Amino acid sequence: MTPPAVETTTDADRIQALFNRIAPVYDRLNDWLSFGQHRIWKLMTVKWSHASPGDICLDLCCGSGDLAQLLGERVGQTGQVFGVDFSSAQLEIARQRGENHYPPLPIQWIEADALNLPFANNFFDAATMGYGLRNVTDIPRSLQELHRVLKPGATAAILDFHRPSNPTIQAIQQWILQTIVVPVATANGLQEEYAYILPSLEKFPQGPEQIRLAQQAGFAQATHYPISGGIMGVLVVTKRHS
Ligand SMILES: C/C(=C\Cc1cc(O)c2ccccc2c1O)CCC[C@H](C)CCC[C@H](C)CCCC(C)C
Ligand SMILES: C[S@@+](CC[C@H](N)C(=O)[O-])C[C@H]1O[C@@H](n2cnc3c(N)ncnc32)[C@H](O)[C@@H]1O
Repeated sequence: MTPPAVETTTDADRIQALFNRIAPVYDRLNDWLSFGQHRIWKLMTVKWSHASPGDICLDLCCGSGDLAQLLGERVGQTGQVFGVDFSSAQLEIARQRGENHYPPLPIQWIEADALNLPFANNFFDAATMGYGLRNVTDIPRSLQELHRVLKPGATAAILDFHRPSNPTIQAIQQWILQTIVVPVATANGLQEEYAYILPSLEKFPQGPEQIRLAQQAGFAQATHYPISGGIMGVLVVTKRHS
């Protein structure tokens, strides 16, 4: 007799389902919870990626597409941006965002896994990744994939939460996550989804460790910049010139 099929839910399936569930409120909550600051952090990320007019750029784990849109504005009509995410619900919001833009921005939305990118080696002039690295199930693999698809000499800027070295700021960050973020999310029916941020941050490699992982993935240069008192950070990595 054939045994019944066993359904296995992986960590990646759970992450994908989480981001599908929060898609309808994701942008609004980011604006509220960060008092609009996330827009500034994303502008800094685009600037540090060195994306320029005419470039072909990647926004990895693009979610609802705001960073990809900033990249699109930067590269202009002669450039091209690929926004990649594995959450179909987030990509649907990203597509709708694009429809409101005139002239249309040169962005293609691609549903794909950051751990197995559907691009040739040495394809991109620059890349960004906002709040993606902490959420992938295999950080070394995602850095290797990013390294593979960048052209020699190209830079990527990776924005994410960070644990501040100052204990007072760290306590304030934890307080904000537990006392503001989770209750606001609970009011939107998404308690468990936002409660996940703090433990994911506690497990996330900090600046020096991120630099080491980037070097192991093959990047010639890697620098981590703590921002906003160290509650966020941007890892800037550059592939060796050929
Ligand atoms: C940009 C924000 C969240 C992005 C985000 C990332 C994730 O990985 C998630 C995972 C699961 C669910 C949701 C998300 C998600 O939304 C918002 C960040 C807000 C900060 C928590 C709070 C920012 C506080 C301030 C700007 C105040 C700074 C004071 C400091 C002591 C200097
Ligand atoms: C916190 S959101 C960030 C969205 C957006 N980049 C931003 O800055 O607001 C993280 C995104 O990473 C995506 N993600 C996580 N793991 C992924 C993977 N292995 N492949 C593709 N996307 C992934 C999720 O679907 C989600 O949209």
